Amino acid sequence: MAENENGPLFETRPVKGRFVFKLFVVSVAVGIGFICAYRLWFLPVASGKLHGWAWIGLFLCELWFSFYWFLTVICRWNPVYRFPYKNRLSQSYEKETLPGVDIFVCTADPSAEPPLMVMNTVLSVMAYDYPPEKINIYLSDDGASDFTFYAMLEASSFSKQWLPFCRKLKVEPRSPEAYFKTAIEPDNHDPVKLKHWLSIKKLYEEAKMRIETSRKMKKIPEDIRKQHKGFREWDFVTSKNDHQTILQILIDGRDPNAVDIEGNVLPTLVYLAREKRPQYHHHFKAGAMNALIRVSARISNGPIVLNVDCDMYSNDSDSIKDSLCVFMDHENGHEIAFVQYPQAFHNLTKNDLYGNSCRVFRKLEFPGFDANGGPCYIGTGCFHRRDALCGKKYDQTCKVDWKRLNHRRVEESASVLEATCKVLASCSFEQNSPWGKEMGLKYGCPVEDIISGLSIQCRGWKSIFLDPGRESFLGIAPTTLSTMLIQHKRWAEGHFQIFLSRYCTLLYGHNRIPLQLQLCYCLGNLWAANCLPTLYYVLVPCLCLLRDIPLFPKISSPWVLPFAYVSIAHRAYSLGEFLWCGCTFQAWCNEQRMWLFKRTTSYFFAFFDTVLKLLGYSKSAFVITPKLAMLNLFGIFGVVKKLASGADHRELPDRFGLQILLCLLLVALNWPVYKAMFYRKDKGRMPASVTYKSIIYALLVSTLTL
Ligand SMILES: O=c1ccn([C@@H]2O[C@H](COP(=O)(O)OP(=O)(O)O[C@H]3O[C@H](CO)[C@@H](O)[C@H](O)[C@H]3O)[C@@H](O)[C@H]2O)c(=O)[nH]1
Ligand SMILES: [Mn+2]
Repeated sequence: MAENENGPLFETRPVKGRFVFKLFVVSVAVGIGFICAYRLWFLPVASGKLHGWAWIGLFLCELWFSFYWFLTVICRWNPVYRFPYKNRLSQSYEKETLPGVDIFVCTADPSAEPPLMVMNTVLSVMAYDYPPEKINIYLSDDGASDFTFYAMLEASSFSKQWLPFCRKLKVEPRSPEAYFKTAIEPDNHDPVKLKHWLSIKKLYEEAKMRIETSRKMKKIPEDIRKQHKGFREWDFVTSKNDHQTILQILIDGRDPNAVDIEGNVLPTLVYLAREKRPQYHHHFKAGAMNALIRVSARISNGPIVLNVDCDMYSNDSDSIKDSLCVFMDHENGHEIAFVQYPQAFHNLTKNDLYGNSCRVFRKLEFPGFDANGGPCYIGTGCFHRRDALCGKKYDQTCKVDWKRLNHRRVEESASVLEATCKVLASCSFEQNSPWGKEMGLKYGCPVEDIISGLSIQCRGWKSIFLDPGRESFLGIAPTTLSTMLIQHKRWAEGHFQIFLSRYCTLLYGHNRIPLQLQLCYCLGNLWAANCLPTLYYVLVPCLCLLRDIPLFPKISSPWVLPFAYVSIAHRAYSLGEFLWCGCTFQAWCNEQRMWLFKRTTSYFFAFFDTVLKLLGYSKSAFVITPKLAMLNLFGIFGVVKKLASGADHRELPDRFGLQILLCLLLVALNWPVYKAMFYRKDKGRMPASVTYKSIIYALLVSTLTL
């Protein structure tokens, strides 16, 4: 088949209903204008210093919120969705021209990331609907665990059955665990099929059993250790932070004997635990990725690189083809450095208690980034062009001849490759080299993905966000409040660090990426900075309520209207957006609560840790306590007390209406916290010591201000 020019390989369509959105934006902007006018006009110059300062502080917060809201508007202005056409890909390119794809899976800790889960992720990416001789999988094991190595060995033998099974039955998803959890047995009209199905299921269960028992016994049985020479490497491993490079090619796709039960070629599978020594910094995931980039370049050198976290299995066997539609598009493909898929999770509770679903990111913010110049790289579910990842600048010569790219063939045997590649993953290899700076992923930032993606874009490349209906990758979201808050602390800290560094998008991105994209990046980079105005808004109006200082217009004054309109419209819009993205009302309420928790804890600690580090002080500890929640409750008690004492009965609700409402709202948001403190008896109960401490703290603050 000759190259056929029947249209682009992917299409771009704007999100509908943007006119209404723009109208809404204008109305809120007018409301904000009125609020500013009120703040300036009624500045309480005569009624005491404290009142004046509280007022100015509140005004500054409102200015900040308006600016941040403006950023969210920029991000939502013109979102676009992309639609790849897989069938046109096969019409435009012969099978031989399709590029090789190197798939990097990262794991770091066999107890937090069980080997069985890693095996499932690896099997799901081995089973992509793509010529298997063009797929190469590299597992990076920063935990240097022989259990993980053993799980890879099981994966390599089970794949011989699993891949033909997936092809024949068009299995979806292709992670065996996820598939067998939900799949229904085929009915017995077709006994051959049923028998096949049951036998595969049994094989999987057996492999799972072996892996799990070896974990339980904390030892890999001797007869299994004899099966592969690779296990002998662990004789030299002292700890996960002090060992030589372990590199084992478990399946060599070029080997004529490496075939599945139907005689088809198998994808190459490589296990790598890069060298670790206490005297060298290993740079976490970025270090692992850079070692993988170098090793894979020697072994298979696929022009396309897919990166997934080990907890994120492929849920759609067509993703490689979908993303190639972007890279190989005749018009625009050559300028695309990476194709990012959304993060989605398979372990969310119905109403998403901890606000992890990321659906608004997925449906609006990423498409908004995309329209403004390209999504950021979020570390998983991302297809890269190898050259761009390695530091190449974009220019017109980047138009590749895919046919020529596939010409190169490695001649050395697997054992020679194993021996010669080890040095590429050694600690000293990167010394005095551009790796971690101009080449590969950048070091030194807790969100290595964001900063690396940004610098790729600043080298002139574009990126694309793909979300073709079905979730392409499914991972595991944090399952407790504290892990969620800690994860967000790390993210907020990394982002804020970028903002305060020379990579601040507004400076570094200037003249390199569009202004809208710089502002989109600020949305995340300034997460941490939100904590101060939020804390102020949560605390000061409640405290002022206890001290009889009014900070908002009277309920009977017309000035209350802009305040009411902006706050109600803003929240109503957020609810509408949430429902439009397919979430429930309850999930929105949970998200609001998490939003407050994140801003007053994770972002707060992230903010101070970043600033302290910048000033050269060491780390502070991360503690989360529900003190603030108590303060809001006290504010309300104060009001009730005043009402009860009967002094200025009628005037109080009018003068302090908005402040009381704000406090009530915060109390409502914090409801589950009070429940955990005073009411719950199960294991979700707050420890008594925490409860007492926060009561004392809140009492102290409120009496000090009285
Ligand atoms: O020394 C390390 C530490 C971590 N990892 C791997 O990195 C991935 C992400 O780590 P995790 O602890 O799960 O962090 P998350 O906060 O869940 O990760 C999100 O945020 C990270 C930082 O932005 C991104 O790198 C991830 O892709 C993204 O899923 C996992 O596969 C780990 O196995 C390593 O390979 N080596
Ligand atoms: Mn993770």
